[in-house]
Amino acid sequence: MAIKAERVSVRVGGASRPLLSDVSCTLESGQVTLLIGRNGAGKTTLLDVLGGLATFEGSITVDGLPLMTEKRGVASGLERTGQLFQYPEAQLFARSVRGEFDYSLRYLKLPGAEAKRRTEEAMREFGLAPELAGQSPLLLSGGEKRRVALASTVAPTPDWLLLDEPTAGLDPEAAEELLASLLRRKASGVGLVVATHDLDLLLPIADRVIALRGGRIAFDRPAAELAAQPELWAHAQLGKPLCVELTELLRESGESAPAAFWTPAEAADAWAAQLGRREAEGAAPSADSSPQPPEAAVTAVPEPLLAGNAGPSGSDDAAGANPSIRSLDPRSKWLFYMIFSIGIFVQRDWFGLGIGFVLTAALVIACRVPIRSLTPFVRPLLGITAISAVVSGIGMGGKPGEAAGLTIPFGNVELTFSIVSALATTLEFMKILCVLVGGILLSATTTPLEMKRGIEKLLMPLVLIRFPAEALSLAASLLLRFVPVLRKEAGRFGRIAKSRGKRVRRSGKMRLRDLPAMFVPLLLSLLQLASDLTLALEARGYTRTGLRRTSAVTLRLTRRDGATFAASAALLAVMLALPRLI
Ligand SMILES: Nc1ncnc2c1ncn2[C@@H]1O[C@H](COP(=O)(O)OP(=O)(O)OP(=O)(O)O)[C@@H](O)[C@H]1O
Repeated sequence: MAIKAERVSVRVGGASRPLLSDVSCTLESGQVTLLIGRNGAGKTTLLDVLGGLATFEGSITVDGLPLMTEKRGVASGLERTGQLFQYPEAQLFARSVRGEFDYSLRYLKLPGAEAKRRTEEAMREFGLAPELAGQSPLLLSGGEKRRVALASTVAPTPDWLLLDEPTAGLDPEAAEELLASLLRRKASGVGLVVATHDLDLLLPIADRVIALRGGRIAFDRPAAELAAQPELWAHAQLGKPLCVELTELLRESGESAPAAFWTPAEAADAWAAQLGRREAEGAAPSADSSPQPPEAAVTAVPEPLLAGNAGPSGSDDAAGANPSIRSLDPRSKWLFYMIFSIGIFVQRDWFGLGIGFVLTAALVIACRVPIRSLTPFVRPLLGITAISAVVSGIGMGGKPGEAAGLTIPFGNVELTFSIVSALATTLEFMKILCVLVGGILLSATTTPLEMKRGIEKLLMPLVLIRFPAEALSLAASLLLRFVPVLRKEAGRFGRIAKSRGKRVRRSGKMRLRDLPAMFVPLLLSLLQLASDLTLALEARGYTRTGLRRTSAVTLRLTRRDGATFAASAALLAVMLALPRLI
């Protein structure tokens, strides 16, 4: 039984290099395989790929079954794996700890008593007191959340466990218990793939070590071989872990080399034994002859592991957008957007809308915003448009003189469908679509702070007529901030549904029936955001009116902004003239 990855690559828009390039490896069941590498090396990405959470090129089979076809996971492949996410907050969502277990076990369709037994057993194994079962996972401590995430991952007893930083946040006792639990599972034939920086704890139990460097495999060796090849650590740009240093020092001082790595406790025993032997031989250990305490090792280990991230900066859409448009003054972008929206809404026919479409497409190209960031908004709107068009076209009894219409006998009544009405509705919705795309482009090329400052400055002259410019711009920016939160939560739940619910949907998608379960965590997350915002507003004195505040963003108009103002004026003239020209 094995997971076989062949020439796996992962590419995402906005990243300067593939997150994984041509990764091929075979992971055996009944073994502990460590994924190691510096921050940003690609460990989490590889785990996501193995867990069916990220789309990839190449092929992956889990125990001979394909993990994915095209962009969808295959349930039989997904059900063999259980994945622990890097951060427990990203994995937990239910109203209670018990609810987390119910959700993870649901796909197995177990009888209630069996599900209860597995829940209690897993909670016991990970040191979770029974009274925690009714508590909200969001209110637990960091280490407790990690334990709940671990316990609910192992409860369905998958054949493969994909664990991302499983020891992070655990106290030493809990970490030891985790090791014991991993070894028990390994003995029962479960395959364990563990991404970790905690090498001192996990190297001694590893069978295989795969080191990643910049999304590629730097080395893939049996752990026992690594002990004899210390140069490999440098090749993977990693500092030697303490257990490796200790093993080397002891070997240099004449101790017989261990087959793999000693744990720090085993190494300490070996040191004690060696010192005891020397004392018995009557030779006081001299500074020259005795092995030096591994001070260097202590400082050498964490530093390279904690060194800066060499990878791409992230997936923020604004990061990949056209820098010349990003650097424009937000006032000119707002003005252009307002004029663009007015220009679209004044169109009365398909010709004018066609021009609007061309303009919108040109803006998408010019802004270099990836199409995938538009689709989550555009697709639902197209659906709503189709439904609205159909509904608006349906009528009872024919309209005399209507050229394009369908009449469908329906019992005693005659249903009619007016294509003219349907098209008129479609036209109105298509205008909204163009304006929506324009808004997405604006927010993808402008930071929220710049947007707020831009609209505030633009509306400032209206203060003279007592227009609440500041309040309006603040409200607009707050609204804009809630959109990314909603998107993030939707993406998070899409991952949970796939990884834990084994729902074979594309990443980021969810079933309607899963929505109620998401509602409470989403609401909590929004309330948290609202509370943070209230504090920030109070701290900045927004509760008192008439104060002058310093701004985080200083705006400066350039010649290019002048050109944008001119383009906006020309656009307004053309768009207003268009309906009269036809
Ligand atoms: N959706 C994304 N868009 C763009 N870049 C991404 C995306 N997801 C991850 N990356 C980048 O891919 C690289 C690999 O990330 P990954 O999380 O796999 O690293 P890692 O080895 O797990 O790091 P760490 O040890 O810090 O957890 C990082 O540089 C990260 O910025």
